[in-house]
Amino acid sequence: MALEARGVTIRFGGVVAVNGLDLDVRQGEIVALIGPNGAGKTTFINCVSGAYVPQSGRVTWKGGDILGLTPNALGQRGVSRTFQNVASLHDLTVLDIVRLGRSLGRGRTERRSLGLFTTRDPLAEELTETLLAPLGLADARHRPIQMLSYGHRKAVDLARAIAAEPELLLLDEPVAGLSSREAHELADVIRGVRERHGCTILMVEHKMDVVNRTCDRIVVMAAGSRIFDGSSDEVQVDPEVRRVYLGEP
Ligand SMILES: Nc1ncnc2c1ncn2[C@@H]1O[C@H](COP(=O)(O)OP(=O)(O)OP(=O)(O)O)[C@@H](O)[C@H]1O
Repeated sequence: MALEARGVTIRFGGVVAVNGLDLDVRQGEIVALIGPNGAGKTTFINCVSGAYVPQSGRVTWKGGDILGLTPNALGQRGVSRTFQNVASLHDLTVLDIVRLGRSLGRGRTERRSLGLFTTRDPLAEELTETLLAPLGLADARHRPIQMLSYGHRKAVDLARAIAAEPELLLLDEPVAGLSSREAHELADVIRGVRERHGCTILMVEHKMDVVNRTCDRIVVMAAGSRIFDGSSDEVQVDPEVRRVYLGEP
């Protein structure tokens, strides 16, 4: 198993945000993590990406423990993430942000020796193009990020994460704030990233049409625990999922 979480538990005071969660993602798979608000999805992503250290449990990536690693150390292991709420990062431009992502990636030493941070970086420019062109932002590369809408800032955040050339990509609501058409475009971009770079992807997302379009498998969380693990066809008829989502008895 590429990503393996076992018994992950994290509490905030009296709230058990994640409760003994087991979750596996195979190499090259795209898995959606869905569930009602407050289910613990973002908290789990925060554990995998080092922002939180759970009270108990274990998370391994390709057999190595990754809990509590810094973003830098995770970047060196090929792990990259996006955020639910993206900061405006002052007056940095779109291309600056994508380059920032490159600077955390695995090939950074080699690129630094080529002087690619200070001058042209063809991959950063190509990514800006391939990710942002479908959203009508092809000409936005020199625009300050704070001038973009929330949804478009999230697309730039995705470009930043992909620019690190990750092997494991953790996405937290990547299409929130985008129109339906843009969300579908971005879903196709995410699948394209897997096809081109062979990444493994774990994605928190609420929009089921995007989940169905993008993901190979769905894991459902409720109240910190996993209540379902299976295909998009199965999830729609699962009684426990229907009870949690639709309030069915
Ligand atoms: N830093 C924190 N301090 C205190 N409580 C927290 C913290 N982070 C998360 N929680 C609590 O943990 C629980 C799970 O929150 P989390 O954000 O992980 O849910 P979620 O499934 O991602 O929800 P959403 O879909 O709304 O983003 C919630 O009760 C939340 O209030």
